[in-house]
Amino acid sequence: SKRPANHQWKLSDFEIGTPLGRGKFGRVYLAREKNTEYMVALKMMFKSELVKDHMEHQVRREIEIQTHLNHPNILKMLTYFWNEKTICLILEFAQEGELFKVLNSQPHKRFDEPTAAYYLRQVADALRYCHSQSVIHRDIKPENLLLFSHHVIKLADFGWSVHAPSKSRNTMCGTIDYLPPEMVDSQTYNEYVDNWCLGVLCYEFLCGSPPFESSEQAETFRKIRAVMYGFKSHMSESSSQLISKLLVKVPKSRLSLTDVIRHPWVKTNCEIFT
Ligand SMILES: COc1ccc(C(=O)Nc2ccccc2)cc1NC(=O)CCSCc1cnc2[nH]ccc2c1
Repeated sequence: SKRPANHQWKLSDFEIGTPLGRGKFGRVYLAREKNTEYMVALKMMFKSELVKDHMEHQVRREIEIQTHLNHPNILKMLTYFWNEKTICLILEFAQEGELFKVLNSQPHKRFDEPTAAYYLRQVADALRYCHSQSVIHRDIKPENLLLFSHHVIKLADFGWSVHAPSKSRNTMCGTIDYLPPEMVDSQTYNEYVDNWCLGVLCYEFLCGSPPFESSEQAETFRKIRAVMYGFKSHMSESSSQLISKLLVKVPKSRLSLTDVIRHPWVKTNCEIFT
């Protein structure tokens, strides 16, 4: 291509297309790089917004993390640049879109077991990689997963931007359904929160709603603290057994990510899938 390797990217290198989503700090657009016609997601954030919320250090830290994460199931930040008013992140574009929309468009708003297992294994892989890079709390939930072709899932991690009210659960601080007991109680968390969230995610993939969902927030917290949930009749014994090994109150007693990937339900269903 005509560009030198050390080319300084700028907004005019891209043709801006349709909006893909909105965050608290900015908007995401479909964009096309003019030379290669490569499609990307361009996330434009306003410095004024970031400074007002003292987020500038956060952006630096986040960009530092994102540029060092390299895994097939983690959305890549391809580059970033800024000018006096805005910071732009150039991110991979997921042509199949946000997973929570795909989930909600399924016949019973749930995935069949092979699909659920194939998606779960990819998320477990991404989390295992994050933990190996001592990055935790990747905030996994269907809203933060993007779907590519061939059923490839990537952890999109919508950064610190808070979603504008959207069809997905628009509780004011994002969904509480994925919070583990230790975060409901004492706000401390370690990498085992991700194992809990994986159990909630697997349940939601198979049932169409999260295990502790209730009409009242207080009721949801009560159920989470008591690990009180039930399996649906259509769920296989093997999938229920995996979920029951992840939704465990004591963080260190939760099934490890490696054992999730090795679990018979995951292995059997992924064989069918691949
Ligand atoms: C690696 O990813 C990211 C890295 C950083 C940030 C971020 O905002 N960081 C931040 C912001 C402010 C303060 C501090 C830190 C966000 C993302 N990722 C997304 O935002 C995903 C949706 S944009 C992509 C995308 C692609 N493909 C699609 N297909 C359909 C929709 C769609 C949407």
